[in-house]
Amino acid sequence: MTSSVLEINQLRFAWNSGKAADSKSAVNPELAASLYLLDIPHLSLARGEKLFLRGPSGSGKTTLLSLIGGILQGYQGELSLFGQPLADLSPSAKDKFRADHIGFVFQQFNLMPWLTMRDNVLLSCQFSARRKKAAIAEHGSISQAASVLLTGLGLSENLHDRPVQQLSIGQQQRVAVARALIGNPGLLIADEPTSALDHSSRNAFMDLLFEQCQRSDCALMFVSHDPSLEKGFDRCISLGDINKSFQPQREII
Ligand SMILES: Nc1ncnc2c1ncn2[C@@H]1O[C@H](COP(=O)(O)OP(=O)(O)OP(=O)(O)O)[C@@H](O)[C@H]1O
Repeated sequence: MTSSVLEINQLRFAWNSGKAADSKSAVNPELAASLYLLDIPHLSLARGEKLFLRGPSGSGKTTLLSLIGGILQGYQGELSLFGQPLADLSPSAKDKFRADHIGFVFQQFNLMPWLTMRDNVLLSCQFSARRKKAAIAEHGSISQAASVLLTGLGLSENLHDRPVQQLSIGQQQRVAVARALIGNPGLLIADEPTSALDHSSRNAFMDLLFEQCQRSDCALMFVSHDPSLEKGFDRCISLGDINKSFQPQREII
């Protein structure tokens, strides 16, 4: 199996004007470049690597993560995960591939408020037989795998069967990480996951995130505005360094 988690080559994406950008590129390559939100000659991520990606608001960080996650279509160029070109997968195969290989932690966590901590974590195993199998192989049962992760993230056993709507923001954040990591997905994508935390909770959260990724040899693609979080990453890059269409003050494309 390839040791590369992510391979991007000559990736181009425009939200509304992809066709306009294409037609103008033949006539005026510079104008075309300004119409694309993303024009990335190359980006890769190795197995277990921790990458910090920063960039100003509106520069396209979330768009890039959505492309990598196979949530957005309509790009040009090569985008492969674990050696698999995403363009070769049907929509349903892409959904399965995403559930099997990628864990997401979003700004708003996207937890099911009425479900317990444990049941939120187990959702990942409902969507992926591969991750369910991996969790059982490692811990004997998916419930035990969820308990081990939640406890490892500092959430004591007596909380595991409590609905997440009764939890603090910091506790919910850790549930989101456990849900993303159960069954060893290989890539964790985190989009501004610390935005709701205070300074000391943020540091503790980052330590736990690194520890959990290391334990499961999971690559981490972490997006944030906040350069104070860069410590501990293997590589820190700005979207402006890799995106030829980067415009710091970009508004609507
Ligand atoms: N669904 C959409 N349709 C059209 N344009 C969009 C859509 N989503 C985002 N955009 C535009 O794409 C650009 C980049 O947005 P994106 O959310 O990727 O930036 P970001 O760097 O993640 O910003 P932030 O740090 O504020 O979350 C913005 O100009 C935004 O208006």
